Amino acid sequence: MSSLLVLPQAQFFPVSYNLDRRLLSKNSSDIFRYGHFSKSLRHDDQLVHPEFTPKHVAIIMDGNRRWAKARGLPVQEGHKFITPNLKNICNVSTKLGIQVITAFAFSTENWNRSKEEVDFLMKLFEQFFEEFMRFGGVRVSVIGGRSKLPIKLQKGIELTEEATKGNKGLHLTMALNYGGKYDMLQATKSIASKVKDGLINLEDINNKLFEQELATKCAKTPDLVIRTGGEQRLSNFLLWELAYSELYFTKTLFPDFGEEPFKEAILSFQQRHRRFGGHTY
Ligand SMILES: CC(C)=CCC/C(C)=C/CC/C(C)=C/COP(=O)(O)OP(=O)(O)O
Repeated sequence: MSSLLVLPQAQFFPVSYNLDRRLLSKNSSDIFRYGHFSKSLRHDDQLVHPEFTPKHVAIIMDGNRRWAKARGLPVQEGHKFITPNLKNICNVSTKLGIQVITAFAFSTENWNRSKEEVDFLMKLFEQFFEEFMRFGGVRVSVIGGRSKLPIKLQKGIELTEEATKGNKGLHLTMALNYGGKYDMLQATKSIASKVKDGLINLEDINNKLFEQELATKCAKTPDLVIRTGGEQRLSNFLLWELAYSELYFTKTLFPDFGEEPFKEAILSFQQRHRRFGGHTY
């Protein structure tokens, strides 16, 4: 029979702990293995359990075009939410104790969109980096092939990375002209070339060495990946890094993805049961 205990500090964490699943452990890895929180939680700041907040959240920002079309607006109007919404997400993330956000802004395949849309996006990204150069102690960096980006944007990225590199707050990584397949191919080529030059042996190749060659270096892999806009696919995002990430798909379109839907995603994460291929309860 399942027994439920409401902890005494219920005013802060009105969470039902299921004793059968041994949720009383204070060890977060135990919680990830054994349990989740009640679905009935409201998502006020203090009710998103800080101890079990994802450290790294990746976001596929999809649905801008549909948002604009539904309102009879040019598609560009939907894209304009990138700066305010990412600022908002950074602010909420900082409050919740999330340390890294990786946002998918432009894929290696997105060059296939119309020239008009691509040009607009590149200009928008320029403005984005100008704004984030001095925003809330956030450290900003970029992954992806930047040599194909307009020179002015490349400069803006460099300046922003330089200006924010000492920031100790949240780390925001923008994936721009990024593709998971491309990244794994370039890692493979780099390793093959080192073997050929006798710098490493075939036997030295392992997960750790491969990860060093990826754009992210896998310093912290995403605990949670969110895709807005209703599609349920990864579209070539962080293919290696997401191996054990929790996936969260929401129909909310990116322009509507504010604080509340973001916290819903965090709460969903807190109800997951992560096993990393280990035993089940
Ligand atoms: C927030 C903002 C201004 C972002 C820029 C607009 C943009 C290009 C968003 C796409 C983000 C992305 C790479 C989603 C993957 O879907 P996909 O559409 O590349 O792939 P799919 O065809 O599989 O859906």
